[in-house]
Amino acid sequence: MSETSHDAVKIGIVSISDRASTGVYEDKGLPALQEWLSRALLNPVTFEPRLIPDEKERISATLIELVEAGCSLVLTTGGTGPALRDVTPEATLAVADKEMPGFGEQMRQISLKFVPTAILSRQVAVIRGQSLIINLPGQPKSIAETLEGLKDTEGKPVVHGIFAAVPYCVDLIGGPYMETNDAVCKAFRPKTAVRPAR
Ligand SMILES: Nc1ncnc2c1ncn2[C@@H]1O[C@H](COP(=O)(O)OP(=O)(O)OP(=O)(O)O)[C@@H](O)[C@H]1O
Ligand SMILES: Nc1nc2c(c(=O)[nH]1)N[C@H]1C(S)=C(S)[C@@H](COP(=O)(O)O)O[C@H]1N2
Repeated sequence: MSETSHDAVKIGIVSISDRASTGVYEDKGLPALQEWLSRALLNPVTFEPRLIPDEKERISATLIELVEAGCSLVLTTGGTGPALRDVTPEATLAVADKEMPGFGEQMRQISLKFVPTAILSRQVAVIRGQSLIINLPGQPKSIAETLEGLKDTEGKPVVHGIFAAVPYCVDLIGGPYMETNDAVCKAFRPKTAVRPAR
């Protein structure tokens, strides 16, 4: 099957970190997001990357800009904890049309299998217009952990990653048909929503 048989997808990736955005340390969030999504998706993807500090107005404005630029999916990393400067969930809720609480609930379930401090992550997911916006924690390794979930030694899911539900959610808000590499993360759709191979 040629790559052109898959819908094109535009994805916003936003790394929210005071220190990475001012060069105190190298940003590992954007490379980790881009690397995982490139492995997981069969669609041709255009990435819209942004590296910004933990400032509520700036985060909300960036999310609005990415939705208006036509991103069907926006993933953020960082700023979900309890520290005074951690405001990513508030900035995300401020631009929401609808909340999607299942994503945050599932991410905390997954992350608790990796670290007991997962309960400190206040991440949320929302719909704005025809875009799904999801917060991920800031620790770079948490990106693959939450998107992909936990598998046993034979590769069977122990806890499903949140990305399994992303393609169908994007279908329901009128976005492109996202198709996954099942070895990385199998997208779940009801049978009636599965599009026959073209
Ligand atoms: N963009 C990033 N690149 C590399 N490492 C990161 C990044 N963001 C976070 N981390 C790492 O994960 C830890 C927890 O992330 P968190 O978002 O809580 O950062 P923080 O302590 O608020 O600091 P900052 O916002 O300056 O990154 C950080 O202390 C850092 O070690
Ligand atoms: N999968 C996963 N989730 C995780 C972590 C992690 O290492 N892996 N770190 C936790 C920690 S220590 C914190 S403080 C919160 C919030 O992180 P953030 O402020 O970087 O977004 O995410 C939590 N969730």
